[in-house]
Amino acid sequence: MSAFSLAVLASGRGSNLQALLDAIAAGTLPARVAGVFSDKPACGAIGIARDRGLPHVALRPRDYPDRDAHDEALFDAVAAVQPDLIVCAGYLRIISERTVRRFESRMVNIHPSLLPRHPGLDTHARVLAAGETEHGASVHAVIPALDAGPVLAQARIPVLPGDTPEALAGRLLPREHALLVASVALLATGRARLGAAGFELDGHPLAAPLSLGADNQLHREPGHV
Ligand SMILES: Nc1nc2c(c(=O)[nH]1)N[C@@H](CN(C=O)c1ccc(C(=O)N[C@@H](CCC(=O)O)C(=O)O)cc1)CN2
Ligand SMILES: NCC(=O)N[C@@H]1O[C@H](COP(=O)([O-])[O-])[C@@H](O)[C@H]1O
Repeated sequence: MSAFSLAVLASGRGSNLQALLDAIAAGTLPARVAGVFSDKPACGAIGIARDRGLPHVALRPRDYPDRDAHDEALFDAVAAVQPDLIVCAGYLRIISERTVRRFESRMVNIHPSLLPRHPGLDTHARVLAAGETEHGASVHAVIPALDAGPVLAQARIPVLPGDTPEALAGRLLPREHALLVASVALLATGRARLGAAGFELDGHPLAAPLSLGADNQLHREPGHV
């Protein structure tokens, strides 16, 4: 049986992609990366794919008449690798409703905030501006509404006195990597499933997001069976 296949979408340096590749190489993630896709041909994630000999497609939005046309072209390339799961790992485009519906229940995103707080961009600065004492990351299902899909798992970090957005982002990133790997592993093994009603874990509806422990494993929140 072929390994659980991932299509990874990214717009940036690709450290989350690298974390997935490292976990696959270490044998802790039973999956394979079938392709890397981007809106930015020169981004780090495409460089990683090229250097690793992975299939990759990068299409610039400015080469298309509108968002739908760009989405359709890029996600036709995604569909061609027949992924079991699409992972948005720093993909900085809002995906059209038509495309989200095309891959219903097969697309997740890692977002640098404790959703539902702070959907969108610039989350680290927004957490500081709000005077919050806790920050984190969320792995959630992609639905047409931005960063509003059901959440599978979250990782939390404290906000420290004097934190800058850059310091906060730097402390959060390794926790994002562990969160993404553990979340994708649950989906790859079939322990977690995403359906129209949200996530199920071990055959039961997930009542609350799982929490990433210091052991880099995902745990149910206390009080939630
Ligand atoms: N329909 C959806 N598309 C995407 C989702 C989602 O939940 N539903 N998650 C995002 C990832 N994301 C935050 O995690 C995010 C990506 C992009 C933007 C955004 O405002 N993009 C702008 C362009 C910004 C830029 O180019 O710098 C845009 O598309 O106009 C916000 C949040 C992936 N897509
Ligand atoms: N709204 C989406 C968003 O901001 N995603 C964030 O982009 C970064 C990508 O880093 P990477 O390219 O090193 O994986 C990650 O921090 C991810 O949470």
